[in-house]
Amino acid sequence: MKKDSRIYIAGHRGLVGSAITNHLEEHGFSNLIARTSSELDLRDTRAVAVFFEEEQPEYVFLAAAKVGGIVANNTYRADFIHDNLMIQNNVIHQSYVHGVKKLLFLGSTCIYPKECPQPMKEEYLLTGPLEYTNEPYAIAKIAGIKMCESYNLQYGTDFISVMPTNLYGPNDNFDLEKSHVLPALLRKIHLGKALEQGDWKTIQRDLDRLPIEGVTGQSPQEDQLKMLHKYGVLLSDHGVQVEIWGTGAPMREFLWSQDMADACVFVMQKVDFKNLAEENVDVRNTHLNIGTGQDISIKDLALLIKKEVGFQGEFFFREDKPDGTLKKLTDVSKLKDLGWRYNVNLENGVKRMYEWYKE
Ligand SMILES: NC(=O)C1=CN([C@@H]2O[C@H](COP(=O)(O)OP(=O)(O)OC[C@H]3O[C@@H](n4cnc5c(N)ncnc54)[C@H](OP(=O)(O)O)[C@@H]3O)[C@@H](O)[C@H]2O)C=CC1
Ligand SMILES: C[C@H]1O[C@H](OP(=O)(O)OP(=O)(O)OC[C@H]2O[C@@H](n3cnc4c(=O)[nH]c(N)nc43)[C@H](O)[C@@H]2O)[C@@H](O)[C@@H](O)C1=O
Repeated sequence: MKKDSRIYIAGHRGLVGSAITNHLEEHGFSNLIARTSSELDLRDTRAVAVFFEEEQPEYVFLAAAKVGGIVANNTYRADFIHDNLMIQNNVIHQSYVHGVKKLLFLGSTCIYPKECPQPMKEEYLLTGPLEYTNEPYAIAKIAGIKMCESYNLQYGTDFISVMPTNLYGPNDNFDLEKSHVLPALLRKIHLGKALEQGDWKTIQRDLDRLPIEGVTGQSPQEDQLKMLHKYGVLLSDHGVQVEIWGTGAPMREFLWSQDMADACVFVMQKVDFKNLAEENVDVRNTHLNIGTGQDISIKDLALLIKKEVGFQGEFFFREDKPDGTLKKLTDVSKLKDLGWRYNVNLENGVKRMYEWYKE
């Protein structure tokens, strides 16, 4: 990629897309192309074709998708498979039609089997049944990997798929029903601390970030307690309690979003399908895991966030909510062999994320 290459970041406002956009701008790439979903709905085949005709991007970061946590995946199953297949099919196909030099497709480590040997290597794809709660999303992502691979083999394109582990950082999704675990716990523990300090101003400011159903404004504190209760932040007679979904036993790996952006630009610049083939690299796996190679239990994650936020209260476990896959640690040796490793560890990342969140 040259500094004036025409680079399209699909999903530029999202957690990953915004981090990639910032990274490219900071490194002097001056010809970035972006559209919001209201300007260009990537599920609309005709509109995507017209966009590519007009903009003629040379490089594409496909970071637009329908994304959510375990409960969102399990609730909106049809939307997760439909929207993601439509978005991927349109962007990958039009990238081929319009001769895009290279496309980077973002999948997810949920593509691996529920009982996958750990750590999960790229070649373990399709070797066993998937975790049911996010199977529609995972099937869509696997289809995206196979689409890139098939276009590379039939049409000689250079479309690479990367499989990120769980990500977190600025511009994350903090909707407590639909988000992933880290932003959800950060927000709930932040609200728990404000509640134990009687800091209603902080609570109101925070709840304003999400539409507040049923809050009349007549008796704000009572309304706020109602809302907090709904979001799993409770005032009980032995202090404030914050809910953790599931048992707290599952292990998860977390990569800071700006590290993820660095990895995406690294792969886009350093790795291409053709040179992998020439180096006799096993090119059937046209995907690369991106992660830290370290994981933590959900319970220990909550304790780490509790310490950073300064919350004194307790946790309680909602075992009626799903645990999902118990462990999904990525094997990152392929990416390490190519010369990339992450920078920001979880403790540092949570600290930075909380500083960003509470400003
Ligand atoms: N977050 C995570 O933990 C992980 C994410 N990933 C993958 O990384 C990629 C980025 O995820 P993340 O940044 O977290 O997602 P976000 O939800 O933060 O951002 C998704 C982006 O996709 C755009 N988008 C969604 N639907 C459409 C549509 N129909 N038309 C156009 N744009 C659309 C949104 O645009 P707008 O803002 O304009 O509405 C938004 O900017 C995804 O492919 C995801 O599967 C993989 C593993 C983990
Ligand atoms: C990136 C990845 O993300 C998703 O998979 P997931 O990692 O299982 O999702 P999650 O982050 O929502 O949960 C991780 C664990 O955390 C527990 N948990 C506790 N308390 C809360 C909580 O308050 N919110 C949430 N969301 N989870 C909680 C929760 O019960 C589970 O055990 C899929 O999109 C998948 O397709 C995918 O790609």
